[in-house]
Amino acid sequence: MEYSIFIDGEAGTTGLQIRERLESREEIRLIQVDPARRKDADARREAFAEADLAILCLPDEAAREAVELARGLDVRLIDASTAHRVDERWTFGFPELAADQRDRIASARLVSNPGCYSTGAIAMIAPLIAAGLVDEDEYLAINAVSGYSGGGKALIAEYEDGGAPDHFVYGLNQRHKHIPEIMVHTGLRVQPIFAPSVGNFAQGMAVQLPLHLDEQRTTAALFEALADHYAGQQFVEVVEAGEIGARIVPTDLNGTNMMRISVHGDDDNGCATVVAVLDNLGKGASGAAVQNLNIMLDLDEEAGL
Ligand SMILES: NC(=O)C1=CN([C@@H]2O[C@H](COP(=O)(O)OP(=O)(O)OC[C@H]3O[C@@H](n4cnc5c(N)ncnc54)[C@H](OP(=O)(O)O)[C@@H]3O)[C@@H](O)[C@H]2O)C=CC1
Ligand SMILES: CC(=O)N[C@@H](CCC(=O)OP(=O)(O)O)C(=O)O
Repeated sequence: MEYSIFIDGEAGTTGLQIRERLESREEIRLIQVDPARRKDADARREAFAEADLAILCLPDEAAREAVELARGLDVRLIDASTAHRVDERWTFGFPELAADQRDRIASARLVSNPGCYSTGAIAMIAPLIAAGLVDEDEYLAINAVSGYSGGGKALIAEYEDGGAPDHFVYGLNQRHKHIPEIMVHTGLRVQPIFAPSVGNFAQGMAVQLPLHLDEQRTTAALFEALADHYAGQQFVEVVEAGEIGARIVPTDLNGTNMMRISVHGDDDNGCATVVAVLDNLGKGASGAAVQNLNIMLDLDEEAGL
């Protein structure tokens, strides 16, 4: 069986990396739109009509327009943008989130790919709430550093031109676009303080969740809850702090679809940090989209990853 796939926005950062992961696969035929017509509505609607599945790698507004173009056509969609991540008509494309999530993705017509920071944040917080170790009303903070490709072609150009700083902190108005999806898909009722930043490296990210400890919430209890939740998963691993050492390196998983979670801290002084490391363009975007495509088309989930 061969599937026809259209990547809308394939000239962009996320789209190019999806293309690289799909182009040599024999069960997949990529639909080509003349590059000169890649923003032309008629050309894109023709591509949607021809496709079994399309992946939207576009800014939010263009992703909403793409959904309109595909309306009434027999095509399944994966949206890599923020546009539909808290829309109940769309299935959240994080297969490891809950026991039934993979099955829900497999049968869905519309799948929204999680954001890169949110993949790390949700991956840590949701299982800890389910285990009763974090409360839905708890005041949390999430700190993160991303490679500059997270900002797409515009931020990549700033860094490649040599004018961008080695590190900057942003999102200080607490209105970052990933906050709603983090709250909806973890069940948090109090908005977490989110402190993202960008470093002078192209890809990779570390997302940190600092937590105070008590008699029930120990470093061992946090580790066990996360290790239990992700037991048997191919793309999320929970690793003992001792195996990682004193430094967490955001670029460690670049080029892979893996996410690594670890718990660090000291029970005696009551302070810990849970950390997730992933490639913002791997498990944080393009890798996750290919994983979702594999699940939706009932192909080997690891194919191309
Ligand atoms: N970069 C990342 O780490 C991640 C990105 N995402 C999301 O993926 C989506 C794409 O981001 P990213 O790849 O970084 O962005 P880029 O800016 O690198 O790429 C976006 C692409 O979309 C094209 N485009 C814009 N408007 C239209 C339109 N109307 N019709 C067709 N094509 C259009 C752009 O064209 P042109 O080449 O002319 O600019 C560009 O090629 C965004 O929603 C982003 O938030 C999600 C997770 C991680
Ligand atoms: C470094 C950087 O600018 N990152 C982007 C998020 C990247 C991303 O993944 O955005 P979506 O997943 O929501 O599309 C930002 O902070 O807006």
